[in-house]
Amino acid sequence: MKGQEQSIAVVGAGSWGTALSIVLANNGYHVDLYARDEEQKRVINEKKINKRYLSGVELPDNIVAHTSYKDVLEGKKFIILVVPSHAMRETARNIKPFVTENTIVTHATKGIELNTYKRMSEVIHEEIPALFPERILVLSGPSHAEEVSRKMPTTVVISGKETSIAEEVQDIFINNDFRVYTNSDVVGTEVAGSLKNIIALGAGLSDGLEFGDNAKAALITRGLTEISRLGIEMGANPLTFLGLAGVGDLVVTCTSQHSRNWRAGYMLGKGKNLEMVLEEMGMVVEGVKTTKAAYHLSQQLNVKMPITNELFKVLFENKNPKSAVNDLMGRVKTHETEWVFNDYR
Ligand SMILES: NC(=O)C1=CN([C@@H]2O[C@H](COP(=O)(O)OP(=O)(O)OC[C@H]3O[C@@H](n4cnc5c(N)ncnc54)[C@H](O)[C@@H]3O)[C@@H](O)[C@H]2O)C=CC1
Ligand SMILES: O=C(CO)COP(=O)(O)O
Repeated sequence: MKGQEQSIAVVGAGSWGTALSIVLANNGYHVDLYARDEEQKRVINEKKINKRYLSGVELPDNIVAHTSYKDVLEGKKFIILVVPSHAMRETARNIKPFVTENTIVTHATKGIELNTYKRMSEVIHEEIPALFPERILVLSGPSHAEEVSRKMPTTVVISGKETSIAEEVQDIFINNDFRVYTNSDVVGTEVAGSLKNIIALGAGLSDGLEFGDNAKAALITRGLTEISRLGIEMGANPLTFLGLAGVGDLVVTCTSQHSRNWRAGYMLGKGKNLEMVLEEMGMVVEGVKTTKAAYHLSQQLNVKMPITNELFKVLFENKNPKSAVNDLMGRVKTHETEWVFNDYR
């Protein structure tokens, strides 16, 4: 056990915020967890479960839920933000009064802000300009809450501009079940973690349509190509897309039935409409909004993203998924690695 003396703030008591709280609590930290409603706070504190978001998992006693930001954040060096991307700006505003020059903010959100197309670290920095960019980090990688909370072996990456700060965050999370790497490519880590959700929606859709394993492998591989193209254009290190936040998360999200994005795609493939699917999920499906953001970004930056393009039409323009597949397969012939040689537009 380590860190007996320290308390850590986690904002967002959904499945991922709760799972990360369990990791920290198992590492010996006291965790103050921000929950949005009194009932959720009561259930977490009294019954030691988070029934709605992480059922079947017992919470350690050193996780305490609160509904007041002050109780969660005051005096904390480490703040972990785990809210859906659409709530990040509001959350950053709410935490701002408690941020000091000593604070390190790490987010674990996988999404891009809808109307601004900003990455989450950009949103946080915009709302809290006094916080230096090297004190804003991102945790990402192949890590379903359902498995992490049950101590199943998992690897993730903490990305931050300054290695010594990333290592401080690495130290609070790492243990023998949860192996944490560092890297310094915040742009690549955020882009990879967000855009894989688009491809996972596509993989679920493909499975729902019973298109088979070849189709899914194609989606994963060509999906990685278009994610990398956009990421490189946004300033990412290409190698990040071959790492945990890239290939790692893409594979797990496209192949695991834990994935909300895969499940949402699957239901779409089975003929349900988007509204019904989102209502049935009851948890955040980041890939839907990210498809919109990436579609517009790809147009703005003149980057070819054929899978994202077709998924955008299926989700928002009522295009029949089978026609989308036909259109993808029937495009003009091309070289596989054309984009690697700087001709990736
Ligand atoms: N569930 C998972 O296995 C993983 C999720 N993520 C990412 O973590 C982020 C959060 O996802 P989940 O925890 O799974 O979502 P969830 O749907 O399980 O829970 C979302 C939580 O955020 C809270 N919330 C919503 N708006 C809020 C606001 N304005 N202020 C404070 N709290 C607010 C909700 O009350 C709820 O507790 C997403 O970006 C997701 O992509 C990343 C890795 C794994
Ligand atoms: O990012 C995740 C696993 O790494 C979780 O993906 P979903 O949001 O699709 O469940």
